[in-house]
Amino acid sequence: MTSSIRIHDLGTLSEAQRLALLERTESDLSHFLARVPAIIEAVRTEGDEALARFARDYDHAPVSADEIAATEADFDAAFASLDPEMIETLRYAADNIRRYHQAQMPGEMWMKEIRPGVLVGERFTPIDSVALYSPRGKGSFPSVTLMTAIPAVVAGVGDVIVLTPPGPDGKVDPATLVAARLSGVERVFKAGGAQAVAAAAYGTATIPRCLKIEGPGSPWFMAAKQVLAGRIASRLPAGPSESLIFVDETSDPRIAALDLLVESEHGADSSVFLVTCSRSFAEAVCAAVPEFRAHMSPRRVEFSQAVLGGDKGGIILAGSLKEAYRFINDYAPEHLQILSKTPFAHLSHIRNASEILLGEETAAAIANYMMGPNCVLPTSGAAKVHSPLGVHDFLKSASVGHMTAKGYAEMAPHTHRFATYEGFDAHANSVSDLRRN
Ligand SMILES: NC(=O)c1ccc[n+]([C@@H]2O[C@H](COP(=O)([O-])OP(=O)(O)OC[C@H]3O[C@@H](n4cnc5c(N)ncnc54)[C@H](O)[C@@H]3O)[C@@H](O)[C@H]2O)c1
Ligand SMILES: N[C@H](CO)Cc1c[nH]c[nH+]1
Ligand SMILES: [Zn+2]
Repeated sequence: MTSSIRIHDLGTLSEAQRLALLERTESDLSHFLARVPAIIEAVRTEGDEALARFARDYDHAPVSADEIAATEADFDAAFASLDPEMIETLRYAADNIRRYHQAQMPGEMWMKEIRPGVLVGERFTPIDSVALYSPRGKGSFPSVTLMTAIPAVVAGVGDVIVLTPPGPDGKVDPATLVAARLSGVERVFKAGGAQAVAAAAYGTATIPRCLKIEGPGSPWFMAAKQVLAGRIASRLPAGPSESLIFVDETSDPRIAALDLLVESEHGADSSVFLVTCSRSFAEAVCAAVPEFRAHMSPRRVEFSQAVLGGDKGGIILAGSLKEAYRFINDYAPEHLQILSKTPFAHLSHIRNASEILLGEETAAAIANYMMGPNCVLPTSGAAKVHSPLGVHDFLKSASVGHMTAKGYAEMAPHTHRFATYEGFDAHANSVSDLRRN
């Protein structure tokens, strides 16, 4: 296995080649969209039996239809088996994530008097039921359980469930069970990918039907959310992890190399680029990578090499800062690191990124696990229009209004005129003299 990292020199690329660098693996879900309807139909008609069969087929997990729910004994065993220091770390991370999301919570209601006697505002209430997905294909993600469950609980959702694929022992990952409990979630079920979305959308004998599903996942999970969009709500397109690492002349190439490797080890479907204006910096990063890869498992090196040596990763050589900012904004990354000693100088140039980490101490891995802000983030350029997962995903607002007689007296004649213009007689009558006579 070579450790070559591709350098893409923007100055030598055609516009079509530059645009190709903006593509992600999830841009084309057609393979998965063609296959998930059969999985969905099986779950709809066979329920838990289908979930057990798919667990055996896709997760290689010995699970029967009456074992879909994690039991109280599973939770006890998870707390007993997990290293107490790891439980402490989960508690510490949960505490930071909770503090962030509590700060993010809007007040229950706001009202403002926008005209004399006209009070308008918004009132927030939680969604009744949500399903949260924690992936487990290329590793387990108790961190995702914290990132999804804590904002749902802080928002006050009544019924929160976690869905996650079972492991080869037929069990839920112990740290995921502990993370669920520490977040305030009581119910965890064994279901992965498309079948998890179908179970939450239709309900099974074991899994309750939910109004919404959130969480990151493989293309199977993403495709099923698309197919079932009319049946179960979901806002966030959170697919394979991706990042851009932006550096300037004040950056340290060894730190850049370390952080470049971070999201590249998630899977061959990830996308990761370093963006620099300096060829010598690019070469210094390439030179540092083998030393750090020596501390990674062969499987993670293989993923990282597939990403950084392929056409969805490597180093972007920009001709100027302006060209670098343009690439970043066109790419709209999930994670953006500004590894500069003066990171705030660059911030105003960034419009599109789901998460912006400022400075060399703001390590990507710390943000992934425990800095506080949510790490379930829009991918594949969705940062151009979407925001990170947060308490707002688990709340809905109703607009509220209240008028006094003074407010009514001012607005009724205008409304009467408007309704008459549109030809709505009853609307017009309702604010005419008929109202009081
Ligand atoms: N954007 C974010 O916030 C964020 C956070 C964490 C992870 N991620 C990403 O989430 C993704 C998680 O994917 P993953 O694969 O690790 O876990 P996953 O749980 O999403 O995928 C595994 C599931 O895929 C399904 N599957 C696998 N092969 C199948 C087949 N042949 N037919 C039908 N279904 C099949 C199975 O149901 C299996 O349980 C990764 O790409 C990771 O980078 C993103
Ligand atoms: N990078 C992921 C979000 O894209 C979060 C994560 C969890 N564990 C490791 N990484
Ligand atoms: Zn990560």
